[in-house]
Amino acid sequence: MLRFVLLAVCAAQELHILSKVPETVQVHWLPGGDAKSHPSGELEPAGEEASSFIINTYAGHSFRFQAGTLSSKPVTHSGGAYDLVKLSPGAAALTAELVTADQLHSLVGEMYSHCRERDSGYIKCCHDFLNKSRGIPPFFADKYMNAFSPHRLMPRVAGRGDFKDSKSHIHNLDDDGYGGSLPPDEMVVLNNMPIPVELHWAYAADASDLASDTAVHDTTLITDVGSKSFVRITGHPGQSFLAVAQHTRQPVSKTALFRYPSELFVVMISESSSGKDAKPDVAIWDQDELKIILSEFAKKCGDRSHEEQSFMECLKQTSSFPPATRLPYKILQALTALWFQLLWTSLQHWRHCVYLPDTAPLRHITLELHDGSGRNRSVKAQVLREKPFVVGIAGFATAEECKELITSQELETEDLAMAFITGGAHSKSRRTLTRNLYPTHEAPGSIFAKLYTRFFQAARGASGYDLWPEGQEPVNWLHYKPGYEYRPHCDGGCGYDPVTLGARVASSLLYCNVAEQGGSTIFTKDTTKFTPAKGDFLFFAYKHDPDFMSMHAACPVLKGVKSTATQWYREGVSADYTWEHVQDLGQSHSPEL
Ligand SMILES: O=C(O)CCC(=O)C(=O)O
Ligand SMILES: [Fe+2]
Repeated sequence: MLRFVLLAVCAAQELHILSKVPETVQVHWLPGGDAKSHPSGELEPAGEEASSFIINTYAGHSFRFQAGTLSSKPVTHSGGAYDLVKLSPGAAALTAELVTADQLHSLVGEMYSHCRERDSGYIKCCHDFLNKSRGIPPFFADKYMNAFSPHRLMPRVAGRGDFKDSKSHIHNLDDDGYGGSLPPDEMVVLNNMPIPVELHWAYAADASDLASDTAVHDTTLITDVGSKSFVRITGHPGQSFLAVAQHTRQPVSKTALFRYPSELFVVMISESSSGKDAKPDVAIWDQDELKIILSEFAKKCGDRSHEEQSFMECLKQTSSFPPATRLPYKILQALTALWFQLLWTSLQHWRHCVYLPDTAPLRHITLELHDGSGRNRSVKAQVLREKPFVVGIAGFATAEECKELITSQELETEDLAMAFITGGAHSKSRRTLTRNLYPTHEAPGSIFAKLYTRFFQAARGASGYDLWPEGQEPVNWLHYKPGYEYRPHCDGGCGYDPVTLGARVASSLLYCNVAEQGGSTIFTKDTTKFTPAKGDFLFFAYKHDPDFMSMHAACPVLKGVKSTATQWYREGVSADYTWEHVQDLGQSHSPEL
């Protein structure tokens, strides 16, 4: 409910559809993968001109198109302001070509380079360019020219500083609402060369071809970066940048070109080890890589992690970014301490995730669970905390059952979308790939239906709450890559005693892939910690939780990947009064709000 309503009140993205199909095309929204579809509109048959249609939608939403018996593959909105789908008829299926907002953005950059020298006929040149290259009609072209115009997208300098001043604030620490800090959406360019560097925006660079440097058509100078100093740049995802070392004035093909993926991103430019005239060395870290590197350094200081000052001293001494060891010591220390705090929420969070052991069970309980072949089996569950209740069940599902779930629901990574919040920005606290799974669309004997029944059996057995499948929220599948995490949050009525009827009262997680390192689930108000094995299940209740004890987090994955299926449980919902009828937005203390 929470996330659904949240999306529903936020600004939508548009999906533009152009059809060359000479028949009526039905548009189907696929809220639950291909298993369930809602009709969302109809395109007229194309005549001489393509027919067009606009859908207001949200990042990560998928659609399929149908003309008579011909159907297309699903396409998923990328999250930018506008995505374009081009439909054409094929022999056995409709072809749906997705041109994402990122690609439209590059195209407008190329258009601008092509047309900007014209004194007259500039707009006609732009329209012709977009029409000839991608068949875009003028009314869509105007939207793209406006939204993606180089002027509007010019990256900005958000701050600067110099290596001597180790106290200079590279970033401000933003509070995440729970006393932790969130990394900013910024690129930091550190110039470790003995000479200044020019930083250019390569707005017409083809982002898919950065390796060759030849894709750069046009650049605009953003700023100079003095020797031994840095700039912070606020840019847009997908933009390309060019660093030109000034003394040699290397031709463009010899300088460093890189792409800003979004979020915290660090670029370090150093003199090449093969001599002054060679192309500078460029080291790049995105926030996931930095988070993992910093944790490796921090492990050497784990036994001091109960005491902030002593730990930070140790961390500063032990850290050595391999290509950055030529950085002045002071700035290296300052950066390490700052990035550690930004990327690890807090020292306490790192300690809980990486250094503290799992919680030993307080006692065991026995639960009766369906074994999938019509019988019940008794399973032993570990009680990890009494109040509010946390219980773990080892081997809840077999590896085969997990595999079957992933295959049958098409949960291979490439079919998932990044978790989004307002306006298509990635949610910072929830850094995962995600998709909702709808058990009501399942045949009774399917693996998902079996596991779903088992979830509720376990939840009732463990909590004694009145929890039944009818009217509940969909299952939320989460996939974590290295560095991904879900920062401290409450799923529902944290701080209530008790929650109102119909609100979430408990959650469970089935872990179908587990990280080789990291990826534990922790409860942040005490030291409760569960590091899962494949097929394990964790259930926790929060109907009575005045002290926020059910606040929890998925620790960053440090190695490997992790996938979980989350069920949020509500009491008092039914087929007639579903979770969608419950207005409980105000009950949440989630940072997502
Ligand atoms: O993946 C995890 O460990 C936690 C997931 C979670 O907190 C959620 O889905 O609400
Ligand atoms: Fe959660």
